[in-house]
Amino acid sequence: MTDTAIEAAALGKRFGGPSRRGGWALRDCGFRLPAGRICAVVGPNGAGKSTLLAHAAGLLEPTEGTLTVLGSHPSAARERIAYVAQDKPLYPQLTVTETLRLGHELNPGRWDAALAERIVTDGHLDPAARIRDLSGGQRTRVALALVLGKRPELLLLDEPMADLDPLARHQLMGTLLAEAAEHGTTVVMSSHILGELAHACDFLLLVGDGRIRLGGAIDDLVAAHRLITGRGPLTDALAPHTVIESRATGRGLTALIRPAGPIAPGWEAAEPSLEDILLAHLRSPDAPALLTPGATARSSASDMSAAVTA
Ligand SMILES: Nc1ncnc2c1ncn2[C@@H]1O[C@H](COP(=O)(O)OP(=O)(O)OP(=O)(O)O)[C@@H](O)[C@H]1O
Repeated sequence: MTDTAIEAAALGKRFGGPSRRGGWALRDCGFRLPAGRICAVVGPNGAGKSTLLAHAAGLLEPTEGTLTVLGSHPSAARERIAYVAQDKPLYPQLTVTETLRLGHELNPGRWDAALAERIVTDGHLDPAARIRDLSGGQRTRVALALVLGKRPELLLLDEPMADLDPLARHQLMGTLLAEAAEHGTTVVMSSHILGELAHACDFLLLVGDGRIRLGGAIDDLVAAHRLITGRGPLTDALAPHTVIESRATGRGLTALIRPAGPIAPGWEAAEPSLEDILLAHLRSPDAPALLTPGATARSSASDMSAAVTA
């Protein structure tokens, strides 16, 4: 069993057709996601989050570089991976019961029928209802029942909670996290709901313009930043540090920095929240990337392609 859920080296994906990045949806992405983490994939619209998840699910092949999942090429790990795409494709003509039966048939030996049925029952879904007659949020519940019932080692969820009402979101997130904790499942979920991620996730990948801008355990990323506030001369306060964003506020100036030495006297330094860090990076797309040592790929693209083809 590998201690790495996903590892990418120099990963690039180019789609045909005109685009603002010369057709590159992802470019030069390198990172490592340790197994057992709950990882948030965050970034602006069009950043490359879905493309990254689809590579991990084995649905897209890289144009350059490599990506391994649970130590193998994603296609070799398919039985151990479950993936819910953003549009949550299901068979519209099947009923809820028939959909779960299909899940059972497709996953012999690992299907957790009790769990899948509980997720559907908790949403008060009529087992005889056809998928096409369900609401978007109800379909999401069935899709989550299917992937959790599979008991995957790696669960890839592309904006899983977007169309759920707040109560359903809270309840399903609770079920998801409890199952992941019990079975050591690695979960990767993209989301735009920053507040939700801070509670649920312990690892972060921030994708921007097709590149990994931040990667690491959330505790390590928080520890690498400081929110400083003060009124003194700007140059003294900010000089040695990497400044992600600085803004004038009622109290003088507030800046999110990556400290490179002591903070200047007279300036207050506080621990930023995950939301502070994400918003500052989203507002400052040119800030330098940061990958913590735990999130740095251990292998080069050539090592990984040799391992995958061996
Ligand atoms: N099948 C495709 N063919 C052509 N271009 C694509 C395709 N899929 C994605 N792209 C392009 O790749 C880039 C990244 O798209 P992707 O869907 O991965 O972004 P995202 O971060 O998931 O966005 P969102 O938050 O809006 O879901 C975009 O510029 C998009 O237009």
